[in-house]
Amino acid sequence: MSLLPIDEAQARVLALGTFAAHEEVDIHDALGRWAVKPVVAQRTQPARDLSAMDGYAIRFADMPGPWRVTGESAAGSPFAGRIGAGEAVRIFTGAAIPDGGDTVLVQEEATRDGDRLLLAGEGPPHLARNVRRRGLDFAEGDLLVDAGERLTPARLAVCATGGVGRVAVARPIRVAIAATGDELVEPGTSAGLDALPESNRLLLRSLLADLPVTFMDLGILPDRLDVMTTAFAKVAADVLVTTGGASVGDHDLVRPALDAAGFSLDFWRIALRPGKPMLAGRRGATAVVGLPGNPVSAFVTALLFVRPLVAHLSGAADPFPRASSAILGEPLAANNNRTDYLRAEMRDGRVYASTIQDSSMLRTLARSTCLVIRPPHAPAARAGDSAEILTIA
Ligand SMILES: Nc1nc2c(c(=O)[nH]1)N[C@H]1C(S)=C(S)[C@@H](COP(=O)(O)OP(=O)(O)OC[C@H]3O[C@@H](n4cnc5c(N)ncnc54)[C@H](O)[C@@H]3O)O[C@H]1N2
Ligand code: MOO
Repeated sequence: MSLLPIDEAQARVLALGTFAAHEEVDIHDALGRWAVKPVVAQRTQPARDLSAMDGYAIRFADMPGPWRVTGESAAGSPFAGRIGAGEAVRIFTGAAIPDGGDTVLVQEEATRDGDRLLLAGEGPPHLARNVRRRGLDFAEGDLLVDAGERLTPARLAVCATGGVGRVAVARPIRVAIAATGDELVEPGTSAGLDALPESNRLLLRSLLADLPVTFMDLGILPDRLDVMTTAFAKVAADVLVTTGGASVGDHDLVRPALDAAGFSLDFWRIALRPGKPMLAGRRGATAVVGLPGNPVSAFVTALLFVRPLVAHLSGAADPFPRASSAILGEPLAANNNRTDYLRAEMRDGRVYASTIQDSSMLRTLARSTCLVIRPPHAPAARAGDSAEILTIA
């Protein structure tokens, strides 16, 4: 059986989606969304030379004083006059440097008696000390956030400072989620020996919670072709995510149900552990990603495929999770043909994979802080070797 390599499967999943229409939103509602157009500064920051400290605006040429204090400049209330020879103006952080002034003497290095000001320390060592020059941060017309970049807290703050009140983003991505399996019951309800509390919908919603999505919950679908087909046929969403029923058993009906509901399959089964039986396809503008039922497999495939797809449709230029490198704390065996994502913990700067890597084990996943990525056919690794990891907690 030939299995699709991960990077190829990821590219194909992104290609199955249809981009969402754009909308303009207030910057207060834009956290976590992606800019779909470059955001350009509408003003220069600072708009004029400002003081970086509380103290006295002076002319550097007049060092080491003394000075005569002729007025005050506060943030938002500039001094109207000019600083002449031997003159100083009381100034506060963020206030405009008055005309004629060029340097700020901090108040800790000055003593004042009425309008008489004396140096009481070393004073500013050079011209323009403690002055923030006009345009130090950015100038009108500068790029603040590029198209495809995420609107993080700091980027929203720079938009605000740049005089930008609204940004163009993709409208929220509509994600429909269905769990499948006769054994599944809603969490928190009493379960007999043959019932299993359903956890994948909560897992998925939580994994997508920081993305711009609206959810449609299709609930728990029984392993019945007619019920699944009816449910899938009705879906009006950008992305349909199913979990379970993706493998080869007699009760694994997601593929035939999607087919009967009008979806065409793009691929099924990939070179990934856990997550091999994943499938993907589309119907019109709706992409479908069918995740395996095992919770850890659902977690890994959601991280590698569903989150990136949603981010991509939201306008992300770089939608994939970013790997970093870590030092192995113990040896690892050689890998076979599937990329492996091992549940692991970071301790004292070294990474340790759990001894049992069973894709049903949620407690192991819940204790893990990262996944160690083992590429196909990776040779055995020793303690001290470096490995790629994905941080998950
Ligand atoms: N003969 C073969 N059997 C299996 C193969 C194979 O290649 N040949 N692949 C195995 C792999 S790998 C995986 S992964 C699983 C995934 O199969 P399914 O996607 O069909 O998942 P289910 O059979 O429906 O469920 C698997 C497991 O997970 C539990 N589950 C399912 N949904 C949920 C949920 N929403 N919340 C919590 N737990 C869930 C379910 O009860 C099962 O225990 O197939 C292997 N078999
Ligand atoms: O690949 Mo399955 O996804 O082992 O668990």
